[in-house]
Amino acid sequence: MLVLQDVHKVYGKSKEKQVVALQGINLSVNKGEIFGVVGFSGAGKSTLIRCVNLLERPTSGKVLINGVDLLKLSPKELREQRKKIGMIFQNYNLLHSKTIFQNVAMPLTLEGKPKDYIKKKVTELLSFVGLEERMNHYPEQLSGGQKQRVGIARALATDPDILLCDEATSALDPSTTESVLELLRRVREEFGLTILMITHEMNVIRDICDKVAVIEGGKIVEQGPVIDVFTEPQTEIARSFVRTVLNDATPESIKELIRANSGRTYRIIFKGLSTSAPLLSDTAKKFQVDLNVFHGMLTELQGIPFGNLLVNIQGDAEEIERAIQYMQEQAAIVREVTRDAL
Ligand SMILES: Nc1ncnc2c1ncn2[C@@H]1O[C@H](COP(=O)(O)OP(=O)(O)OP(=O)(O)O)[C@@H](O)[C@H]1O
Repeated sequence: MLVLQDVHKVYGKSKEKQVVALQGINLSVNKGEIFGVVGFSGAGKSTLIRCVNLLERPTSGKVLINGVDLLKLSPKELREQRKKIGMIFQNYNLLHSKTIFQNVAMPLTLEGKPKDYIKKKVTELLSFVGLEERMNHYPEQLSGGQKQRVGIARALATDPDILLCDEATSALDPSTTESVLELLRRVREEFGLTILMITHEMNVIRDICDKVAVIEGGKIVEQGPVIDVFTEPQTEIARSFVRTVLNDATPESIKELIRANSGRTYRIIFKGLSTSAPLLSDTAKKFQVDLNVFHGMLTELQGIPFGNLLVNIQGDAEEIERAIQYMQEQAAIVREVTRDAL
């Protein structure tokens, strides 16, 4: 388990040149979880991830791995703990003068592991990432996706418990991104690794993460299970990230329609087993109300059906209230949309 407790990071010594990059970060990643941190440029993502393996030393706070505070370790103890933390980078950080085999072997060579052990381990890892046949090639002979696979194999060489991913797919095209994310899923499944990733791409969070934290100005402004943050973002910045992959903005023509209509308009959000059609038709059957879907989106998030609909409801005020209560009992979130908010 990885825990950050009240982590602060201030760059620069002199007061005038100080930059406060992290301001009291608290997060906790359970074993086997894939946890994403998303934020705009300059929000503090790289600083945060580099504080986990102390590539950057936090100014204050705790970095706990399985209960051990890394900031309290001696240099030798820290070196041992770091073997348990692998890292992959946006620009892969491969040594261009070394072959693929030598790149993956590097952490083991530095540890002084026996040659036979290194050969077996590196061959296994290259086979796991699908690059066994390229072991004698050099990084420049590989595509971006293949280089990242080498980066992943190298990160796994010391049998880490935790994998840190620093914008690992940001330099890749969408289909290569998808295949690298698929590989990371397999890493979690086969090695039981805990993964912490930073990204500015919300589609990466949607596709692979269990939980997400949104960082802004060095603070985590929102965090929770991915499905919750996608379906009910609490902050404007989280909403803007969600919108980059699930565009729920209401078109102007629909806004006009709502303004011109009588009755009341509600945003109905549902996730999980309920699907919209039975919910709406059941509600219409059970109560004396007319339901009219103005706009909406039905999709799936991590295998969970999710819908976000703008529905006009006409009828007697009391009957509308009862219909809404019924939908809420069916686990839907129902919120009235006022004309002013459009
Ligand atoms: N070594 C450094 N010295 C001084 N300031 C730094 C240093 N590294 C980062 N910063 C500053 O700290 C803040 C957070 O930067 P950081 O790189 O962690 O953000 P980020 O979210 O990763 O952004 P990006 O995606 O652009 O890398 C920024 O204001 C940045 O200028």
